[in-house]
Amino acid sequence: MAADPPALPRTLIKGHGTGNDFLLWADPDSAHDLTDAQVASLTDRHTGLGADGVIRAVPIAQAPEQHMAAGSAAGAQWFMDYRNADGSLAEMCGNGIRVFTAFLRREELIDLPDGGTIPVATRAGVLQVRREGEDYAVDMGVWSAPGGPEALSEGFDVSVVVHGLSEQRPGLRLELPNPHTVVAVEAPEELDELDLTHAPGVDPAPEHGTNVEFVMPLGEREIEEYHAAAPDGPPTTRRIGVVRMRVHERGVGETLSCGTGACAAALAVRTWFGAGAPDEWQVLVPGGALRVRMLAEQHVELAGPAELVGQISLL
Ligand SMILES: N[C@@H](CCC[C@H](N)C(=O)O)C(=O)O
Repeated sequence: MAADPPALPRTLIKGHGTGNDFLLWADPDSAHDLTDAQVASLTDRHTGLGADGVIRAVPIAQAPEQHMAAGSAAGAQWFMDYRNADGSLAEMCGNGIRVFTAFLRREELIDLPDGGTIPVATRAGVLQVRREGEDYAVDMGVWSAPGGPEALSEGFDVSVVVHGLSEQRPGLRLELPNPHTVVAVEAPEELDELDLTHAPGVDPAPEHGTNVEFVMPLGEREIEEYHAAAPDGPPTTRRIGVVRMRVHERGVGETLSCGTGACAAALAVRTWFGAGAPDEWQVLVPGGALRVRMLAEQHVELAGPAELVGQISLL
């Protein structure tokens, strides 16, 4: 006889990062590890509460075995159990981890002063999250290209087909470590006209599926920065790249934003740009703007807002 599904949590918090929205709950005794069907029914936008994904906060001592040891060794108190809207597991969620940290603060489950950093255990390993006022910046760990150096020097390793583009386009696969395929469009109208109501076709099809980002590089801008130590002094200027992006997420559909996708978009455009490309990028998504910065040793940092909008009691 099939086991009964776990009880639903009584109270959930709704939050979003640049429009990528989540339902979150704390699960101190790991009593609410929901089935795929329960997640899909909670996230349904008509018959449920509606969200792109769910995030369960699990104390590190209750985390799945493979994450418990690494999390404890790194001093992480909490494991982020992220699931897509259809209930499937993903390795990481870049918007989710910022919203998760804001949630832990709101519930007083962590103490994180402005400028402070905490380790968070995820399926992608333990990641460091820094608070910047009400924004958060995350060292997303090491990125990789499954197609290897050859794909990076060619700039693509798959073909992608989607309604709204006249022909198949080359795409570049990147892992953050969840799978992404980044495709360039030629004009802003082309980006606006894409039909992302169905998953784009990727050939050859990645074994574990893929998120697909369509990007329109917008060039470079100079930004001025004033310094707290010398507020009346001249600002320093630095160059950033700017890119627009739309995304179809694995296990969800089109979303207003994807944090790991923004990192993949910046990395792909930087690869196509070649030598002299900026190390910092602003990624404009339908739900807002994210910042992506290249760090040493093939790490990338994602920064942006995290907003908690309400508390929901289930009937
Ligand atoms: N929205 C997320 C990515 C969520 C996981 C993705 N759908 C997958 O299956 O890999 C983000 O902000 O990174």
